[in-house]
Amino acid sequence: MTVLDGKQIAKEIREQLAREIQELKLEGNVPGLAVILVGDHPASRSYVLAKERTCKELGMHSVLTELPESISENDLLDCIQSFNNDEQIDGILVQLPLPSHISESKVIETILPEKDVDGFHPINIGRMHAGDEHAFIPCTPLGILEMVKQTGEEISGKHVVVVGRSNLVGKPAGQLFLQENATVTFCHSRTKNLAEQTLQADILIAAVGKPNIITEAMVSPGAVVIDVGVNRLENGKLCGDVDFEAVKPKAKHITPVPGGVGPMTITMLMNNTVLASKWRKKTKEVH
Ligand SMILES: Nc1nc2c(c(=O)[nH]1)N[C@@H](CN(C=O)c1ccc(C(=O)N[C@@H](CCC(=O)O)C(=O)O)cc1)CN2
Repeated sequence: MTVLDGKQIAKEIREQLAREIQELKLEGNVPGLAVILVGDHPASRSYVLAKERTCKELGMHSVLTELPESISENDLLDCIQSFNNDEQIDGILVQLPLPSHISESKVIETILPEKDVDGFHPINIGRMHAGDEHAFIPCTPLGILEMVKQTGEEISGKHVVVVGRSNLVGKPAGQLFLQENATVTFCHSRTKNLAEQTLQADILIAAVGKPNIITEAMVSPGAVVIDVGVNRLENGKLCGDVDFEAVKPKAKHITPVPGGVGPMTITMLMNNTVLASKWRKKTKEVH
């Protein structure tokens, strides 16, 4: 059994990205990311600060815009437009969730698809489903795939069971594994007899947001178990969707919370921003 160390895997990917960024800089190309935070939700704030810090560490250009919770939808859309028109910015990210008076889909659809490094724009979702190599893939699912690939386990032909069907994680994660020729089952709140499904999994992805919903009895011996849940308990501790200590002896590979999938998310955002910068440069050269 191995516990997959997301921090270490993310660090190795960042080292590779730092080298690529140095090369891009020599060609006069500095990847730039604009991050927009609306309101002051503490977890969101810490994620955007970590994004900005990581940009700086890798030698990228970054702009953090903090807007009040009360900002109007139109003002937020204007802010996005200004980054759409900013030549120094390759990637734009609006931290989610947003206040309820702002339409998430309007915000996402205002970001230019070629700067949508979160991969949430319908054009990027469509490109991902079509297997287009120029699709931005959402960061957490991309991090999950990278972690599973790092195990060296074959994905093709395996049964992947995804528990959770969010647009951010569950749906794109299933789609990514389908493209790797896995057989994919999606489970959700209306799934009857969840354990019957999860026991079929060679690779089990838990992305529900409910502490310890995946118990030892729901995992088959030798499974790869990926826990995407980041649940804050009343005692302040973080816990995943998987009952880690009970499932660990049964799994072949398992991710912890914290320190598993979470740290991969920000690193894959950096990866997408570097890609955005390279792709935009190529498009400019053609025109
Ligand atoms: N526009 C976006 N909004 C959100 C995304 C996203 O990808 N794009 N994902 C999440 C939040 N998120 C990044 O934005 C994120 C979540 C968790 C972690 C992480 O490193 N988690 C740590 C624990 C951190 C803690 O102590 O709270 C871990 O699991 O080890 C990084 C980024 C929703 N919004």
